[in-house]
Amino acid sequence: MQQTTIAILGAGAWGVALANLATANNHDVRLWSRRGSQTLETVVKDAQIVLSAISMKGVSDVASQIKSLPLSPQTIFVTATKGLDPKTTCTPSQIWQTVFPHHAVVVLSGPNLSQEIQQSLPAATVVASNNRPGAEFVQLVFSSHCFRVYTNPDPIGVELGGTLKNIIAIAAGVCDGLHLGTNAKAALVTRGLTEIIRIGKSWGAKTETFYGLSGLGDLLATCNSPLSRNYQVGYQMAAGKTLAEILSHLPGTAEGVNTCQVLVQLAKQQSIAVPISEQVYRLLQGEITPRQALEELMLRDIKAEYN
Ligand SMILES: NC(=O)C1=CN([C@@H]2O[C@H](COP(=O)(O)OP(=O)(O)OC[C@H]3O[C@@H](n4cnc5c(N)ncnc54)[C@H](O)[C@@H]3O)[C@@H](O)[C@H]2O)C=CC1
Ligand SMILES: O=C(CO)COP(=O)(O)O
Repeated sequence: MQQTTIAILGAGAWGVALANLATANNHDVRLWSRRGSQTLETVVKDAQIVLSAISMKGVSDVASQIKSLPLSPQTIFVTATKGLDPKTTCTPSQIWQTVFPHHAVVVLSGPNLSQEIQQSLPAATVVASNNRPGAEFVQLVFSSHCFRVYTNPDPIGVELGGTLKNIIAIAAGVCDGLHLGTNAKAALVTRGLTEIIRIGKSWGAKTETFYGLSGLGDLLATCNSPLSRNYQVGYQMAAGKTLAEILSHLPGTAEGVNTCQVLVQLAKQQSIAVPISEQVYRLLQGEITPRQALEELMLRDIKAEYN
């Protein structure tokens, strides 16, 4: 394909890994970081793709800064952030689409631990959009012999799969940290998927999306890898460390911590049952110990597997 000009916003672990993938495909890549020397204006000027790999806490602010800059109407926005905005409870793609209603917005999400991608190990991801040509263009830009990109027409499902699994990854870290065994882990991750689907369906996502790369796939990756920062949060809490201690040494962002707060509040307002997320929330708040969280989950009323 022809060389594409891509502005990548956020020079953290994921932004750099995505920039390297695009550079390896011979695209013209400009990386922006809030601490870098280049202005946002210079970086997004004439960009065909603006890809955001900024932590959730910075998305809204950076999107509004770009709003006042000159952009081609054809510019495609790609969001690779996995989180929920604490102020508005919106997903990153909802923020980008609200600020840029006439542009294509594509969600990029999948089982993509950045350290493995940096080593050129094989991986697959999903690009999802209501704008099919936009998603297909992004698919071409990033596909390579080590990065297989699938399209999907359910952006909210793909985005929620990547976002909500971070909460389950914290729980999985606790499970491994407490040495609860393989049966417990399988039960936790499977019931975690049921919880994600329950929320996703009620927020307009398709069930089948969560059985794909951005739901089950990302659960398998992050619930089983010490490379996952969210998993590390849970694992280290099980070892008795406080959340503050863990976060002060964590390399990069564990979005599940903020996502869990936003989700539990929303689920309460909307009467959606989120038993695992609720225990993760109480644990992160310091209200209960990892063992108490486990007991709460095991002692819930017995019920049918599916309602
Ligand atoms: N690292 C990974 O393996 C993957 C990460 N993600 C997601 O990508 C996002 C970024 O993750 P990482 O790169 O790992 O985190 P990171 O902590 O390494 O980097 C975060 C980036 O966001 C920027 N940022 C933070 N607050 C900002 C603000 N207020 N204004 C402007 N920029 C701000 C930081 O300067 C940094 O460049 C997260 O939502 C994460 O869930 C998704 C897939 C894989
Ligand atoms: O989303 C990820 C892999 O798909 C990265 O997981 P962590 O943010 O937990 O490191």
